[in-house]
Amino acid sequence: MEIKMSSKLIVALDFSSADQALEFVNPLSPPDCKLKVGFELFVSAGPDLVRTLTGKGFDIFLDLKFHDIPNTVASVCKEAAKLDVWMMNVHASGGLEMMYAAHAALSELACPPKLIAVSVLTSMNDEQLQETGVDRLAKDQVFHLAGLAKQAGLDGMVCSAQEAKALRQQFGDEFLLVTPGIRPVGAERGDQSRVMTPRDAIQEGVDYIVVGRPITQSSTPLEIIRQINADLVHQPV
Ligand SMILES: O=C(O)c1cc(=O)[nH]c(=O)n1[C@@H]1O[C@H](COP(=O)(O)O)[C@@H](O)[C@H]1O
Repeated sequence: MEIKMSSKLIVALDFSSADQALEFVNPLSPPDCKLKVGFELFVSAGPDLVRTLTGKGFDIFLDLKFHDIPNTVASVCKEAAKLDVWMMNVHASGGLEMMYAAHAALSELACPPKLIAVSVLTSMNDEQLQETGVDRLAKDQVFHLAGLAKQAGLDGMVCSAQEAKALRQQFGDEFLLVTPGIRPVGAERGDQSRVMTPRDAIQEGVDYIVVGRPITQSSTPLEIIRQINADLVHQPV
């Protein structure tokens, strides 16, 4: 009997309507991947679509990158948790107090979702980060923000796979590393700067990879998902 393990792949459902998203999801089953619902789909399809996807048994990463005053973020995290999502995120640059408040709000729940912090967006390179007034290399800023997220009690970070090894060494095996900016060999980089292939990312010790356009804009998305899953499990010893 084949035992299907849960995949380390999170597919970013960056579609503009529920119909498009469901057409994409229909041939999939939960062991194939987890699903990420971000701004575009949430603004167009709302909480109902999230309920539909969780009803199909998928683990949902609600990627709304909350970033506001602590009280507002704590309240919205509690509301979002009512959707029974597996994971949600806040921006670490919202600060320690904001992350404490978000964590405290979710800790009151019987079955809280995982809460992770976005660090430096994977689209940004060192120059773009410095333009915002942060006088550090991206990898150093990610490290700094990860320290704050850990201190606030969060479950992990969204970072690039390029930072994963150092974060793993410093923050341990329990600290989840979720990495967008993943590009299979030969895929278009698009607006992503700090990129890595799925296989290399897993070797660097990440827990989950996030892949959007290389799958969703492909004419053969199922094949790409299967190929990535094969890459993720067949690691050299
Ligand atoms: O929080 C995220 O998911 C996220 C953080 C980040 O630093 N970079 C990043 O690309 N993402 C998201 O990950 C997905 C990447 O999509 P692709 O670039 O199409 O693979 C998008 O939905 C982004 O919104």
